[in-house]
This record gives sequence, C-alpha cells and structure tokens, in this order.
Amino acid sequence: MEKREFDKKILCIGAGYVGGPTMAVIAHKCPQYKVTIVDINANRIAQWNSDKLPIYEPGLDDVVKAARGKNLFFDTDVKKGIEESDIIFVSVNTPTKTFGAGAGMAADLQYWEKTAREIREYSQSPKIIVEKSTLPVKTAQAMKRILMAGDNPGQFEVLSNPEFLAEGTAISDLENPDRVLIGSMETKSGLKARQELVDVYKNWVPENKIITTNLWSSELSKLVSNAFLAQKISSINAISALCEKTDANISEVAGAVGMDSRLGNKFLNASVGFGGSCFKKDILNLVYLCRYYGLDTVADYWEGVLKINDYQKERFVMNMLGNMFNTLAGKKICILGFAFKANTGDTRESPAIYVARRLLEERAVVNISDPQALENAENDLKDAEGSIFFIKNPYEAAKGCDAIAVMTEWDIYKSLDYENIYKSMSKPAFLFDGRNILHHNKMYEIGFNVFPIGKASLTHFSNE
Ligand SMILES: NC(=O)C1=CN([C@@H]2O[C@H](COP(=O)(O)OP(=O)(O)OC[C@H]3O[C@@H](n4cnc5c(N)ncnc54)[C@H](O)[C@@H]3O)[C@@H](O)[C@H]2O)C=CC1
Ligand SMILES: O=C(O)[C@H]1O[C@H](OP(=O)(O)OP(=O)(O)OC[C@H]2O[C@@H](n3ccc(=O)[nH]c3=O)[C@H](O)[C@@H]2O)[C@H](O)[C@@H](O)[C@@H]1O
Repeated sequence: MEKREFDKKILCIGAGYVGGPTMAVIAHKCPQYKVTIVDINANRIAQWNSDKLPIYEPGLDDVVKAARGKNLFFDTDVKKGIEESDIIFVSVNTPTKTFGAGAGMAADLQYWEKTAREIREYSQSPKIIVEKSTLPVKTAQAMKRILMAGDNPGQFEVLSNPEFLAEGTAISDLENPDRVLIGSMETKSGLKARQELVDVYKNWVPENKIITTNLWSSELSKLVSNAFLAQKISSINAISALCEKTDANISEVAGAVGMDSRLGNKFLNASVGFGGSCFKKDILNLVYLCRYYGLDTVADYWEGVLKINDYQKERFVMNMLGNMFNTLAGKKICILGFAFKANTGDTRESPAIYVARRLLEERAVVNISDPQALENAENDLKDAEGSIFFIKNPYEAAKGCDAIAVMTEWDIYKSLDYENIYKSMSKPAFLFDGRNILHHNKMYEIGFNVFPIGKASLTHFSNE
C-alpha cells in the first residue's frame, strides 16, 4: 500500500484521561496530521487499540473509531514516536508527591522529567514540546534546561497548553472549548512555535477563543482555574451547613446568588464534596508554591477550600451516624454511585471512597453500586476491612438495606422505582442524598426519612 504523507506529525506521551481524548479529537478534526499516542503502560495501549477503550467517556468511542488506523495511532514505542514527530505533547500524570520534601503537597514531577530526558535522547530534529499536563508555574524553564543540557543540544521550543476538559464531557469540551490557552516565550522562535500550535487548533476552534500569553501566565492560569472552580463548590458547601441549621434552602440560595451575572449560576450544586484527580492535587500544588515564595497568608486562603471539602465529607458521615440513632454497626447501607461525578468510571479522589471507608470503620455493611465504576471501586477499597459488596444492579444493592446514600449524580438514579426499593428495605428506611438529585418530597411520601444537603430533613419521626 502506498505510504500516506501527512502535513505534520504529532506525538502525545501519556495515553490517559487527557492524552487519549485530546489527541483523538485533534486527529478527528485534522485528517492532514498524523497523531500518535504512546504510553509505557502496554495494557492501556492494547485497550486503546481494542473495542473496549480504557476510559469511559460519552462520544469517545465514535471519535476514536473514526480516526484510529487512519491518522490516529496508539503505540508503546516511545523512541520511534519521538524520532518521527514535529510536535510533542507531554500528557503524563503529575500526582501529588508522596515522599520526601513537599510530600502530600508538591507535584511529583518524576514522570514528566523522565519524558523530558527521553525527548532529548531520541530527538534528531527540531521539535516543539507542549506541556499538556498540569504543572507548577516555572516548569517550562526546567523542561528547557533539561532539553538543552548535554553535548548535542537539539532545537526545542517549549509551550504551555493546559487542558481544561472535564471528565464526562471531555469530547464536547474539546470540540467546543470555552478557550484554548497557549503560553510561550516571547522570543522570535517562541512566537513562531506558538503560531504553529495556534494553527493546529484553528482547524476547528474559532480564533477569538484561542488565547496566547507568556509561559508563566499560562502555567499559572491552569492551577488558578481549578482553584477557583473548587473554591466555588466549597463556598456553596460551606453555606449548605448553615442552611441545615437555619431552614434556609441551599438550592434557593444558590439560585438567588447565581442569578447575579458577576457570580454565574454554574458550579453551585452543593454536594457531599468534590472529587476527581485534579482539584485537590492542583490546589495543594498552588498552596505549596505560595509557601515556597513566602506567601503564607495566600497559601492559608486556598488551603481553606480543601478544609471545607474534608469537612463536608465528614459532616455527611456524621449526619448519617447521628440520624441513624448513633450506631451503624451491622446496619446495611447502599452507596448509589462511586464515580467522582456522573458519566465517568473514574473514581480518583471520589468522596464515595471516604464515605465508604468511614462507614466500614463504623462497622456498617456496605453495598456499592455504580453503572461504570465498580472495577475501580473494588480497587480503591481492596485494603479496606469489613463487609463490602459490589453490586451493579441498584435494586439488588438496596435490597434489605437500612439506608441509601447517593454519592454520584447519575441520571439513572433519578428515575429508579423508589417505591419498590423502599418496600425491599429494612425499616425505618433512610435516604441521604449527597447530590440533591432526588425529589425529596416524593421520597418522603413513599416512606423514606430523607436527608438532603443544605435543606431541611423530612422525617416520619415524632418528637415524643
Ligand atoms: N483527568 C483530567 O480530567 C485532567 C487532567 N489534567 C492533567 O493532565 C495530566 C494527565 O492526567 P490524566 O490523563 O488524568 O493522567 P493518567 O494517569 O490517566 O494518564 C497519564 C499516562 O501517562 C503515562 N506515562 C507516565 N510516564 C510516562 C512515560 N515516561 N512515557 C510514556 N507514558 C508515560 C501513564 O502510564 C499514564 O497512562 C495531569 O497533569 C493532570 O493534572 C488536566 C486536565 C483534565
Ligand atoms: O484539571 C482537571 O482535571 C479538570 O478538573 C475539573 O474537571 P473534573 O474534575 O473532570 O470534573 P468537574 O465537573 O469539575 O467536577 C469536579 C468535582 O466537583 C463536583 N461538583 C461539581 C460542580 C458542582 O456544582 N458541585 C460539585 O460538587 C463534581 O461532582 C466532581 O466531584 C475542571 O472542571 C476542568 O476544567 C479541569 O480541566
């Protein structure tokens, strides 16, 4: 077969939640480019090349199937990928460091640094290196220093192009982004490289949504975006605690506050707490950076967002305990939803992990149900002691239970047959809605004792 020539060869190192969908969309929108994604995890690459992709994301299957084998390739050969490419996106994981200086706070940059060294070793032509991973501000400087070290430094230009997609909506976020941010050095070669990347995105993103800044603003903007989003959730969650004490209703408060266009009505859903792989890690990273630069008051401010999140999760558990007569030992509790949000199988930092572990500590029997995340749930709880069962069917999971705790806002949970569920449960039956997705009055009428977030509880108990 005749070899197909491409305008540009794009490589992405790291085939995870970001690398996979991002590159699939680039390949889909730009058939003139060859897009290769490499990963050291051979199993993950095999899954990307199979019918069952390694991550669940609405719309992802279609995009991958449309481009795979034509101009989208998944491979384990990092060396060949680097040698061949013109533009290299680095989308490896940057988790919170678990050891040494900065443990529990700073970003662990070992995976990222390894890729920098590999790029230097295998490059034989000039390349544009794009930071896709979320990184501490000033990382591009370190990247450049590593790339330029040694006897035969290649020609590299480092750009920052943070990713703003949210899981569960990754494909639509990538296809219609609010903005694409590209940071570069403001030198002649930096600006030229920046333009090359702008040209990639211009294939489908309107030009007024592609914004360019200096490198450090771009790196920092990513951390700040996540910090602001998380701060908004912690703000509404903090107020949910006050609502429960004062008979105010958090949905009404959020509605009234959010109508102010300066504040905006999104991200004001009170919940059991935010999860996901990034909010906590990125805020910790921001806090660490602030302390590094001696800005302790600023660090304390952002740390407060995480404190409220921890408080909210623990408050949820204590609310269950307190309302179920101060003992959960031997009681059966059904956790509806384990993913950190709906429409994903991802459970990283899911509040359900914390709640499940705490319930087990109280010696409850825990039935966990989720349409997509059960495999991850089993892995998250493999070292937890106690009686845990993983049951995909929500009706089976709730059968015989004393309480249901809604942890994820999956649509399917909104329309279950709660009358039948109620009948199958032990009495009195409790419902703790950690996402405020159910019709609370209806649930009360069915017979449940209902405990929403930030709203008055509805119980059948008298005060006698
Ligand atoms: N998950 C999300 O929704 C978002 C994540 N981000 C950021 O994107 C980055 C990646 O996140 P995820 O995709 O969620 O992580 P992930 O853990 O799903 O994927 C990272 C992949 O990189 C691979 N990898 C690590 N070192 C490698 C090496 N030397 N060579 C080849 N492959 C290597 C790992 O095997 C893994 O498959 C992080 O910095 C994260 O903060 C940014 C926006 C959204
Ligand atoms: O850097 C990242 O990883 C990404 O982090 C978040 O995306 P993600 O974590 O996938 O999902 P979100 O929709 O932001 O939800 C995060 C958590 O907050 C919770 N949440 C969200 C909104 C809300 O009103 N209330 C609330 O409790 C969600 O249930 C979830 O647990 C950001 O939204 C993305 O822009 C960013 O790219």
